[in-house]
Amino acid sequence: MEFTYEDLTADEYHHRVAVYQPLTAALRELLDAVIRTEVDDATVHSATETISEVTAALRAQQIPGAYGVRHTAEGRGMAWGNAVIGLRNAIAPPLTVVRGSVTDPVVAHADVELGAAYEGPPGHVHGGVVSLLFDQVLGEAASMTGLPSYTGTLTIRYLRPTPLGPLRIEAFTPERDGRKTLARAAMLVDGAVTAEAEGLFISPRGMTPLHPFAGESR
Ligand SMILES: CCCCCCCC/C=C\CCCCCCCC(=O)SCCNC(=O)CCNC(=O)[C@H](O)C(C)(C)COP(=O)(O)OP(=O)(O)OC[C@H]1O[C@@H](n2cnc3c(N)ncnc32)[C@H](O)[C@@H]1OP(=O)(O)O
Repeated sequence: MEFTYEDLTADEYHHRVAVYQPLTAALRELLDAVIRTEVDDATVHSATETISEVTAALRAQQIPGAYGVRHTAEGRGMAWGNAVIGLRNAIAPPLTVVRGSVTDPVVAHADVELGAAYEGPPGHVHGGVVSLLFDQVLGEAASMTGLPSYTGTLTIRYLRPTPLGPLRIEAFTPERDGRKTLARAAMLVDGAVTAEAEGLFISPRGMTPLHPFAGESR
């Protein structure tokens, strides 16, 4: 599992953000519109054709596989295909994880608004999506020292259904022991906890430390 170095100037990085962020935002709108539309069949057929044309245009030049986890010389993370935070991934809500310091009581948090695309129980967030969001925030909190850490175990306690709409995740790292970090998190809606998570995150043997994380993920 190798990270990819992208030789980009800050200007080139910002240019790419400016190009791709609106594309992904437009696709997220499309996902929501497809779920909620009530237009007639002819309009749906015509939309299907238009979407196929757009897909063909974008496929004219493609990389062979997944995007990878890239970073620039300045230490900017470009996990743009990531399922939770990916700037170029419309499946990602996207979540922006705000990282503080490893000594803060809440080491990382994220505010996000989940719409119709994340539904499980009627009007509520899918349990797998709850787990997905926790996995990312806990993983980033555990990796904040600069040593990337991956999920060894993850336990979720679903206390009550989480309604679709705005929610917050707060993560803590109560114990660090060499390559192992115990991480905990809470999901909050209007200040009330709907789910709790605990996981052991492990940095694989021989992993090279990256630039210590601070600020926001992307
Ligand atoms: C310059 C800036 C650049 C920025 C670029 C961006 C970088 C972003 C980087 C970072 C962000 C991170 C974002 C997180 C993403 C979300 C999280 C995920 O989705 S992660 C995917 C799902 N998880 C996996 O796929 C793991 C698969 N498993 C493995 O790879 C290995 O099993 C691994 C690493 C977990 C352990 O492998 P070993 O070979 O290191 O393990 P051994 O040396 O045998 O054990 C070490 C200690 O850990 C315990 N251990 C091992 N596996 C365990 C497990 N599964 N559960 C509990 N304990 C375990 C062992 O008992 C041992 O403990 P004792 O030292 O004896 O006390």
